[in-house]
Amino acid sequence: MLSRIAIKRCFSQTTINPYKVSVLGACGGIGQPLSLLLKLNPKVTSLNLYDLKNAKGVATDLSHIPTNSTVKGFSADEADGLHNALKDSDLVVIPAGVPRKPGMTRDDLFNINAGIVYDLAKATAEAAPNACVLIISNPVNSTVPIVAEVFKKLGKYNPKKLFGVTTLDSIRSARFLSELTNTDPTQNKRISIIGGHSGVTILPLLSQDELASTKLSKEQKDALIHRIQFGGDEVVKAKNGAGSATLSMAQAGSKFADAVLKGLAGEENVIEPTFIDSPILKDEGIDFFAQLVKLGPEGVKEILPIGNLSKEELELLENCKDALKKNIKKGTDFVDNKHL
Ligand SMILES: NC(=O)C1=CN([C@@H]2O[C@H](COP(=O)(O)OP(=O)(O)OC[C@H]3O[C@@H](n4cnc5c(N)ncnc54)[C@H](O)[C@@H]3O)[C@@H](O)[C@H]2O)C=CC1
Ligand SMILES: O=C([O-])CC(=O)C(=O)O
Repeated sequence: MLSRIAIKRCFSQTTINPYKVSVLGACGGIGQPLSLLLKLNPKVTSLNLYDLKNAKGVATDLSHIPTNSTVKGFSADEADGLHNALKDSDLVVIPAGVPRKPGMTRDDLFNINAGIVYDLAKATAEAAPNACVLIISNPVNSTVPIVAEVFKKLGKYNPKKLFGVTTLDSIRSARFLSELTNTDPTQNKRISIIGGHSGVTILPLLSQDELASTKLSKEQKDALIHRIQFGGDEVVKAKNGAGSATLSMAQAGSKFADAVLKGLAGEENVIEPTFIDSPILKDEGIDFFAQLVKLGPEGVKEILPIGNLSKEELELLENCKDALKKNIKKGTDFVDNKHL
């Protein structure tokens, strides 16, 4: 006969962990497919969708999918909609904001998206201060510092629980490398990418990848680095005014959210790249940096070393520092100039 405790232990090992996830900006190009993928994730048992409008419609649609989660929609026009969406969330994903059009840089989105992210960060710090917060809205190099500053001002900042989502750069690297080497993209390791999430601040470390470093010519390596750095522009150009990456981003966001939930659930060796509060270049005034982290029950469990860089990669790192520093400062200054 099994004791009650043994039965409970067996039960909890075989069942899913109940996590409550909120998506802010859930009805947009990224928000909808991302919410679909989260609805399919067995770790998510409660899914709250928030947007300026139409969140109830999208939520009702998703709620008919027979997976083990309830879906609720909350809109800006209902009293306390945002706070009710966020309340008690374990994980908050933020893809709210405008996307690029051809000819724009991510930094050109700052004027609109900074204010959107600021408001959502304030509400998150108030209603879900212990949640892991995943920032997708661009420019990530500035929006993550905005969220950090808001949380700091409200006395709720936990650097282990704030993540800029840079997963799309790393999934692109696996796909682009497979095209060059005629290999299976599902089997390739993703290339380690450090720095930030725009143009030259995206720094793929090809020298650390066996396939890339041994099979590619110098020209191919340079072309691959450029393609990873400007992969977003490829999509913006092809969509020709109708936005930027949404479906690949939804897959990337879902993958990263799943990794964070795995970490919260105590799974071992969950490693992903992300833009986080990192000590690595703090003495040079760069408070946030993208690199691999190990995820755990408290969010970031360990920030992993970036490893050895080739001479060319060290030069690229030098070149990206200025832009990264400016992007980060722009975000922190934005909040410093506001009265919370
Ligand atoms: N981190 C990354 O790798 C990537 C980031 N992005 C960024 O993600 C953001 C969203 O892109 P899309 O989904 O294509 O844009 P979209 O315009 O299709 O959707 C944005 C959604 O945000 C909502 N929204 C705007 N203000 C809001 C507020 N105050 N509260 C709640 N919701 C609000 C809109 O109503 C809309 O439904 C953009 O800033 C884009 O640059 C896009 C691709 C990759
Ligand atoms: O390029 C953009 O504006 C959207 C983005 O961040 C990406 O696709 O990497």
